Amino acid sequence: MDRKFTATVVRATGSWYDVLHDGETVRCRIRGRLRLKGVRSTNPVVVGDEVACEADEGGDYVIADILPRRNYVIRRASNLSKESHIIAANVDQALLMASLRSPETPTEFVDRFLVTCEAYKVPVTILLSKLDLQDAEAVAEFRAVYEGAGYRVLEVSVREGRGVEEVRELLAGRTTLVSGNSGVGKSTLIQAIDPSLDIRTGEISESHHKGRHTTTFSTMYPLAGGGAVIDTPGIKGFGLIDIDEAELWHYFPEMMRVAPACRFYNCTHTHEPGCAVTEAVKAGEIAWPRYESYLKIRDEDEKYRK
Ligand SMILES: Nc1nc2c(ncn2[C@@H]2O[C@H](COP(=O)(O)OP(=O)(O)OP(=O)(O)O)[C@@H](O)[C@H]2O)c(=O)[nH]1
Ligand SMILES: [Zn+2]
Repeated sequence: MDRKFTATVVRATGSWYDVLHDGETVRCRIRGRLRLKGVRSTNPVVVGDEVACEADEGGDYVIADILPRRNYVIRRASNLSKESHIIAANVDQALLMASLRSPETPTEFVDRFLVTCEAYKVPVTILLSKLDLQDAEAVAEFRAVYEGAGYRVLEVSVREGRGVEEVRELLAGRTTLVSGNSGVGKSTLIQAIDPSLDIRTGEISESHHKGRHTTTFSTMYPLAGGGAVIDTPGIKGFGLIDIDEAELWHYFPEMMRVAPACRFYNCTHTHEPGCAVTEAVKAGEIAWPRYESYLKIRDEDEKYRK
């Protein structure tokens, strides 16, 4: 390994980082001053980052600098925090995994994630997981809401081998962030996409009786067919950050489509006369659960603003 090289961060734990350079993985720490760069972020270096590394006097590798990010996906570190947590950087697309039950993904989680992808211009596909456990009517309803908004919705059951090939095609040759709440089946799906990977999933290990494994660090896995996936730990909430209240509706594509017809240019789409958005909701052209999410996010996030 050279003394200085650039590499891609493939695993980030906060205290050490694995970076990939020329097919070789090197464990690094980060140079202290880099922490200051991301003042408002709990994690200065994230999976997907392109970094400049060098060997220090002792022969250990350190990340000395982060190259400019093409994009990133970010959330509020915790509910009342002003700090942010960057989930991944330099991604081509996101795959939002959601399950209608076992476990249920809250609608608000889905909508907050979608808003973030819109705001940071990351193309996103929704993937309904564990189809073998779902109620067909609930699935149809979900599809109607999100396809109506303009999103692509895939259905997958790894247990039954349904939909896996479609996801494999979607991921080929691209860097994809896979996100979703804990237990929706992220690790299981990635393992099914590329069986040559060694990802530990939530199956209880019979021989070791160690209990359920949960993903604790974000990790990027290069795929055999080209491209890479970033498996992230399941997250409970998805707080928005750096999104202005007045701009929130820009990130609901179905609201963006009708809002030019609102009477007032600064319409908030809540109470104004001549609001094309509320009209579309009444007419059933915008799904009520999506509009409800808009109102809820507006209300809740107001509390957290400076
Ligand atoms: N019935 C059913 N179970 C599934 C399916 N996919 C995954 N599971 C199970 O769901 C549980 C959780 O799967 P994981 O892949 O660990 O979920 P995860 O989203 O990576 O979870 P975290 O690491 O906690 O974020 C495991 O017991 C899997 O076997 C599926 O298609 N059908
Ligand atoms: Zn309006």
